[in-house]
Amino acid sequence: MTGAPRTALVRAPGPRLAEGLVTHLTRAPVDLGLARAQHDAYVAALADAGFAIRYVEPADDCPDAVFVEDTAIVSGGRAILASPGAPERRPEVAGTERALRDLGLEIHALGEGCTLDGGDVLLAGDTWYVGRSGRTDDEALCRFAPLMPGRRVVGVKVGGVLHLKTAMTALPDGSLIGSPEHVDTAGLPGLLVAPEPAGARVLVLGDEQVMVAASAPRTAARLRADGWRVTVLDIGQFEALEGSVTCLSILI
Ligand SMILES: CN(C)C(=N)NCCC[C@H](N)C(=O)O
Repeated sequence: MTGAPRTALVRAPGPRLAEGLVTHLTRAPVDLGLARAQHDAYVAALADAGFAIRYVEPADDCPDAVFVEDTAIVSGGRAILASPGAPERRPEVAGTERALRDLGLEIHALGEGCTLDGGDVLLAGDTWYVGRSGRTDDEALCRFAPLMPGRRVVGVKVGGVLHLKTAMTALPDGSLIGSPEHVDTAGLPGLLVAPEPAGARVLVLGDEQVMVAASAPRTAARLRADGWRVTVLDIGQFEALEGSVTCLSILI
């Protein structure tokens, strides 16, 4: 990446993390100490990749607050606050809003009567892909488009997983990688099929660098063979709660 250092918003795992929502997985125990260590390593990897780290204030009553990606969508100096599809996650948004205001971003809200999670919103090249999932509805998709003008917005039906970005993400060149069994590929320009489910979840760290979870070793190998610099990180405690490498930050 060139130019001014980018900022990564993160939120430390709270004391109730193990109570986080699980929708499509069988609940497994979460070790809070290990989760904290994995989160520290994640933050260190972002710092190594050149991001200035900024912690969003804690929201300790909200078990899922560490998945800060779901609370806002940021691009080009403006931020859209999410309207979380899970009611218990709605109080998480206020702290993110304060952090975004402190950074001087222009803040927009979707308004009442619709739901949208940040995990359903993917920017790839000049297109916004918005997941039509259990958490994000079509009304939000309609309201999103005028708030982020200048780019195409494409709705993508998501099935059997939590969010669009559980099933599909983008590489630094804007090409898509994912699991075709969980997204309607009809409106997509193409999709590199990830060799394993966790390989659908890639975080872009720079023009040539990505992060993938340690649970996706074949994807890491494939991406390296394709010429990308790949950072691999164990985030198993967050994966147990249907989290992934994208969910733990908002990259600005
Ligand atoms: C791309 N993904 C998956 C996310 N952005 N968020 C994961 C949130 C997980 C949380 N337990 C929940 O159910 O809300």
